[in-house]
Amino acid sequence: MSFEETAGDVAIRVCDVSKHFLLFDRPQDRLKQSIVPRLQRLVGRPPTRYYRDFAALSGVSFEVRRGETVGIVGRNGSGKSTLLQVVCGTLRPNAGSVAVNGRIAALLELGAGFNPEFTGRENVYLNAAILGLSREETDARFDDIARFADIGDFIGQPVKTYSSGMYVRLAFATAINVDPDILVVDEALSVGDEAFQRKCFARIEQIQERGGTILFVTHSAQLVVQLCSRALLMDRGELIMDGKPKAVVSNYQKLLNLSGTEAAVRRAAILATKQPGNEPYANALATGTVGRPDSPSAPGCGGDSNEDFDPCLVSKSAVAYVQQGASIHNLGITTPSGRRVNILRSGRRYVLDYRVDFHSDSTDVIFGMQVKTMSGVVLGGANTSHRREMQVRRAKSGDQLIVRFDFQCVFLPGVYAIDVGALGQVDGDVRFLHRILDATVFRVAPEANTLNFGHIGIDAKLTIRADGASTAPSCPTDVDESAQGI
Ligand SMILES: Nc1ncnc2c1ncn2[C@@H]1O[C@H](COP(=O)(O)OP(=O)(O)OP(=O)(O)O)[C@@H](O)[C@H]1O
Repeated sequence: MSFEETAGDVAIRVCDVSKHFLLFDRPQDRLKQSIVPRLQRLVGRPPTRYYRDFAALSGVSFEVRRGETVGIVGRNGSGKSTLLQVVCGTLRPNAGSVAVNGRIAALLELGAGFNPEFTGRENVYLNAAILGLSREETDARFDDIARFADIGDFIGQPVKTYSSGMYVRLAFATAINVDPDILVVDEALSVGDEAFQRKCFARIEQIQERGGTILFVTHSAQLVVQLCSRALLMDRGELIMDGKPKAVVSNYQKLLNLSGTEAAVRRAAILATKQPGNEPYANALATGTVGRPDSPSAPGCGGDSNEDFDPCLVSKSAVAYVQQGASIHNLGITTPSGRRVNILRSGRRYVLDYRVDFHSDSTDVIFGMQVKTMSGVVLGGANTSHRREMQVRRAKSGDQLIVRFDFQCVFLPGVYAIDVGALGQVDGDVRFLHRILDATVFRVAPEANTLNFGHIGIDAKLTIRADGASTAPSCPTDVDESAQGI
């Protein structure tokens, strides 16, 4: 019996799949490899190898059930795209098997599936035919596809003249308008502009609602938590974790911040959770109680994505200005009860504090902090320049002061940097006594069921009511964001 007949509710079955690539150090080695070993065999000599064997995937197994949305995360080069290509049949595995139950539409790397010489229109027909649609079926959907892609007259131009954004628009429009049973997407969404991305998410939700299966690769932790029912963590060609999006994303983010040995230790700890009989360890890893520096079995870095301290999440771009009268030390973020954290929850209050050691007599000292995105956009901050009563009139050389900013984490999931500084007068000159850019970083943990997007939470509360005589809407009303714990 075929896989389709026996699959039941399994949409994708990947069984012990391995994929190897031959790596040649020099172009001429590829040529040598195709000639020399054959000749050597002919004369009865052992063949020379001119390549290195590289395992992009090793023994990967998992199943995706119908209706599941599964996100694949992992560091660069961990094998995510190779895995998707094997699932879609564009790459043949060296070992293992892949079975797919249903019509699969794929958005793999840019360009895959499109002939650059053909027009957009011709490519739509070509792709739809590959996905099993007849000409008449494609005729019936073409206007929807063209409207969704929204690339105007370019639909009649060869796709080699398209920008990468236009390319993705047309590829996505085609893939999702052929009503696939399974949609496979490789980061393609990040290329379109924001309006197009929203349109795509709306369509993805439609596919989810009608029971479609989605497998996608992304580097966005938020997207995984928001869209997926399950997530897979790939590392060095192996599937090292398969579980709830939050737990998987949390381990992925920790791996990202780790260097070689620490990453290997953390990886081993994650892999250990896959061994049968290791459930307590698996639970601890998922909830973040494994891996704290003071834990005897600490794999280096720990904490869950909800509110914790990840010792590996450190600023790699700190710039300390020359000290001109003071120095800033011991900067950190704590909860109101004094617990050190760098993984924060949106909507909660925290304390940023630091110690200022004065090396010169200073007057009218102002303290400040500001929060920035990792690309340097200042989102907000606080300083005492307009609060004379909070300024330090006079500090003597040798004085030490602790500065505390009690603030609300209005930031949405992502990683942010903090600048701090102290400004004052020394010998009649106003100057930065000390200033540190990107002094520390923190991460805001991903949240499910949120209305918010962007960097700042606007504490939105949504109410939808039927307008007068019209019928009641079918969506839930009075969605109270605060009740969902932003
Ligand atoms: N055709 C190929 N020939 C040789 N090596 C390849 C080939 N395709 C992929 N690889 C290697 O296989 C490994 C996995 O690549 P893959 O693109 O699947 O990783 P990825 O997790 O999708 O990475 P990224 O997040 O950077 O897109 C990488 O080391 C890559 O260099």
